[in-house]
Amino acid sequence: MTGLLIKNALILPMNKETTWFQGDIYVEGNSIKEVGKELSPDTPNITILDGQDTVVLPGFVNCHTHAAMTLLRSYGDDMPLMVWLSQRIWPREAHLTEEDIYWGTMLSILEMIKSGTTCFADMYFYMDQVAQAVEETGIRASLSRGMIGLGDKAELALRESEEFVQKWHGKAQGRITCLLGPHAPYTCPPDYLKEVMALADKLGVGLHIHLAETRTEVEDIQKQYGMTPVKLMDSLGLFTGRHVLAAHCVHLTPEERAILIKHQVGIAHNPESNMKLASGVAPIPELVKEGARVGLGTDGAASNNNLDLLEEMRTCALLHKVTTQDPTVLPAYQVLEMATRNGAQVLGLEKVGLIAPGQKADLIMVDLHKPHLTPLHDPVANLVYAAQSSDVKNVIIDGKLVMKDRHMVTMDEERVIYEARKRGQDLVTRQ
Ligand SMILES: CSC[C@H]1O[C@@H](n2cnc3c(O)ncnc32)[C@H](O)[C@@H]1O
Ligand SMILES: [Zn+2]
Repeated sequence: MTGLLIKNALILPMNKETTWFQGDIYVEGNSIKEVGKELSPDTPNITILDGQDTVVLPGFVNCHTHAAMTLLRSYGDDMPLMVWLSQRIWPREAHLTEEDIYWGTMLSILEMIKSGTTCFADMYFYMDQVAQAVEETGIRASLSRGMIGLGDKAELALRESEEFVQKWHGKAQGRITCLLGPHAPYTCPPDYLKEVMALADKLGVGLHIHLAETRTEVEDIQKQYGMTPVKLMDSLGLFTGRHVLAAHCVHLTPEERAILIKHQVGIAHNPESNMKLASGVAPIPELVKEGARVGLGTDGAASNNNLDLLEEMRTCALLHKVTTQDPTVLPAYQVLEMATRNGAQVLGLEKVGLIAPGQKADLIMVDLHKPHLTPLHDPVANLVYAAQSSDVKNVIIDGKLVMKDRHMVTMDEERVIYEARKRGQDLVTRQ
């Protein structure tokens, strides 16, 4: 059994009862074994990490992204969603190869680990390559093969999704979980969604879908089906009896919020993507107050344009304060909960997101010896409002040290940047 001991760090357990305290964390195998003061386990070959001048917290959970879209970063900007997708993104995605997906995902994992993310929810294509990247790098992920229910690839998407779930659900020592990924109400008609739901139930997995992202989506679905997207999904029974991860949920009525809350739908809030595509502002303060399950996501790097959850937390807190003109809305601790324990809950991961015995050891150590983090009146406020990704010093996922003193342990950083740069350049000129 491998052992890892973090000594004398500031610990942020995220468990509501405790704020923060100075102490030690002992990790055995892939789980946290003990949290306390002056721990001295007698495990041979123990790795000791000096926690002096660092804060340890659960790793960030990115609840919605399209990892390999890193290859299309800054390829289409300053447009609304449907123009961006149909004129810039989808034509390029048609040229993606398995190798592109592998290296684009490796690049995204590199960026995520370096900014403190230990788990992500992905919806994209060629998911075997995504799963391979997850397995090799040691990160945790909830993976969905994106399904478009229109056109001649709709049935293929169902078959490939089934094969993907059978092959990868619970693999990589349990770090990979799978969901089915019907893309959105405007690309997956009701009859197709019924097939997806039946398949999800047969496989015993949940769903990951884009929902109520733009005003255009709401108007189009209303015109086509006489109902809003949330009501349409509810009328199909999509939320009933299965785990659903719904990305965006920007345009919701109070009644629709109640539907999502009643069914414990996990909501992935993507403030930066919503701001950049000018999709709107999701009613997060209302949802949180009413008891919704809300986590944070970046969306893909082509609409954000990075995968940095520290930045996303700050944006989230500031956005909702300014739109409500109320600085008490979404205080720092609540936003940090969204990025950690609530994000894990949104993905259905019960043993992730807290620092407590029995929890998976997904931990990050943030260097506090920085001018912009000094003084330390409130570590949580410093993390949400002042920290930068380069302050993340060490990253532990499933008990393994994957980044030490900012050096990647499981990845060849230079090779990933080289391969991804080459493929990104090639992708945008392919005919
Ligand atoms: C079918 S795989 C996923 C699919 O989703 C596209 N996508 C990326 N960002 C968004 C977004 O904000 N809303 C809707 N769809 C999005 C991505 O390009 C893939 O085609
Ligand atoms: Zn998305």
